[in-house]
Amino acid sequence: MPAISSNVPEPSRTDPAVIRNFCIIAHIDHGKSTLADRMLQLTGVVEQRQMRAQYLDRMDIERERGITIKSQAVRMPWGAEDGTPHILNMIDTPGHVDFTYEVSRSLAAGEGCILLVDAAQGIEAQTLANLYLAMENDLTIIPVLNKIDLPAAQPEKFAAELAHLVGCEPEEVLKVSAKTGEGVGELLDEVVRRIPPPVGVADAPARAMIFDSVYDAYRGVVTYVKVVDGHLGKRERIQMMSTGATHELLEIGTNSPEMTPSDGLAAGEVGYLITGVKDVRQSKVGDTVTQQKGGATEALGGYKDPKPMVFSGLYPLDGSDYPDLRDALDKLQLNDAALVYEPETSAALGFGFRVGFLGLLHLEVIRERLEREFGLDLIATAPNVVYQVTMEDGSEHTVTNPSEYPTGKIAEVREPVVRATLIAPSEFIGAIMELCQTRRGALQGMDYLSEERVELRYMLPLAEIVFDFFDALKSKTRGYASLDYETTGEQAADLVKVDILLHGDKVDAFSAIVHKDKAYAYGVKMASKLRELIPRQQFEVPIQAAIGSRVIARETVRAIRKDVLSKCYGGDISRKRKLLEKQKEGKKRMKVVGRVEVPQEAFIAALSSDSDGGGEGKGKK
Ligand SMILES: Nc1nc2c(ncn2[C@@H]2O[C@H](COP(=O)(O)OP(=O)(O)OP(=O)(O)O)[C@@H](O)[C@H]2O)c(=O)[nH]1
Repeated sequence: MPAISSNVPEPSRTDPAVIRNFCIIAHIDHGKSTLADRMLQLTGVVEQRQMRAQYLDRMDIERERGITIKSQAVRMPWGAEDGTPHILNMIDTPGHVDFTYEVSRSLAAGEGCILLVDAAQGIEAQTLANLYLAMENDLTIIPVLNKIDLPAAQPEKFAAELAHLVGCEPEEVLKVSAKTGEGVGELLDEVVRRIPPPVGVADAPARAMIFDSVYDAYRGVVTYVKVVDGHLGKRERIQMMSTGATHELLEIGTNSPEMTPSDGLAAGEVGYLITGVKDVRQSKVGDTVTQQKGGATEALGGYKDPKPMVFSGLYPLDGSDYPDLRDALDKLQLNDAALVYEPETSAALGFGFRVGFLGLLHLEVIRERLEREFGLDLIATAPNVVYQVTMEDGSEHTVTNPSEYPTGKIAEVREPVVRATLIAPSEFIGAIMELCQTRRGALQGMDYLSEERVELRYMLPLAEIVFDFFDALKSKTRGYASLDYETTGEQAADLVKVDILLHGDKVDAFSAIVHKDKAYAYGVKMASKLRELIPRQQFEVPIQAAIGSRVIARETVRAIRKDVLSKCYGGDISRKRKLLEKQKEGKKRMKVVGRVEVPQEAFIAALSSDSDGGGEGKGKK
């Protein structure tokens, strides 16, 4: 039985040899928050009576106060079996597939990780992808099965699966119940035993890696760092190495679990910094912090600027909400360095913004926050990826909006590709392969995790995932498959731009860049959809889909003469006036494309129904 840790005094001068930095990799609902709570309780950081469910995950308070006060790293004292006081730093990883880079930085802040898997479910694709990231970072991995108290738990079966993945013996897989606390003390002992202490040069110029930065309405940006070399002290002037910007350290300290200011952080330690900056883009994840005077000359490796991969046009349903939408985006950007946007106008949808996201889930989260927290009603255009176009004259174009696709002689178009990991029961292999095939996927490898579960690895164009991929995967595998992906680069592809024309005028919101083989299907589908949605006009309206000047599909809305007064024979002038007023009202909501009047609802319906709208990120597991 481990020593009762709350009685263990913390060492006064932190010797890196007693520090253990780790994070927990787990799939949603596998019990990460519950385990973290149990650890806080067991190490005495949170007293039993203060203990409230899910201390780390304080979303309620966040919501109430409208600020983010998540603990990205918590320091816990732990007396190992021999009684030596140790310091355990538990680092939170964002559980969000689009933030692979952020995950990789929080992993890089530690020397080890706990791979936590539900003993009744087994490992999921997202966890597997993060496990690979941990392996790439050379972390020590402690495989742990949780929820062994559940009657449905199959610890033996899944221990074999985890052992196979991690490359250890099934007996080395720990078994815990975060709920009852069984095995959690032993797990902390194993953290001390198996995970190596941090190595750094104590007397070198300071180098600290930023693994998270969070905006707090009261305190400005709180930056979480791991000090790799040297020492950062209170009131010191620091420098961000990627930009050269300097700031004064207003406060430095650790979380246990509340923010606790200290005199400084030494090599191996994990904690937070406050400099008073108001925007997370001034404190970038992956950047290296050093002293302004006599600081380090070489940054720690691995810094990357966040790069938006998926773009979508966001428009307020009610045009007068445009300033509110701009304010809301400004606010969200304070806490989200990856969010980019610029104003855009569309003939069909009015004034809005073209917004860049890290991926589909990021898009989904932002859209939901805009609607829920800021009360905005939005219409989003179909998400598209970023294309690189090389013209025959050698000029290069980056296309984030299909309606800005260059005209002229194109030599090559390149699109982003992702490395996707799928896990499913083996009976669905055929269905998954078929789906990936139709999405231009290339199989990279396949492994049996156990007799009945298989992992498939595919290279897929990102553009093929941003449409209804998740939904298709779920329905083909009855919800059993899980998926994760990371972008890996780009490839040349046979892509064309399809325009939709109403009475000869392009409707910008419907232009799409699609693979040549799918252009015809897209054109036919959009044209027939619009034919149903567009009301008859006083003249015939052709709806065409075209690649350049070549029409590939055509539908027609037949003409009528809409006479609202036709029913009003007799001389009731007031009734006539009423009808004419009503017709005028209706016209206000009409958008005019060339000569054609289209109700805005028709555009919205065409954009958001079935597979052409956003929202495919939902249900991703
Ligand atoms: N029976 C049992 N249930 C558990 C155990 N650990 C967690 N749970 C339950 O599993 C559910 C998910 O646990 P969380 O700790 O919220 O899981 P999480 O991975 O943090 O989930 P997110 O916060 O959504 O990412 C909760 O209902 C917990 O009460 C366990 O050891 N045994």
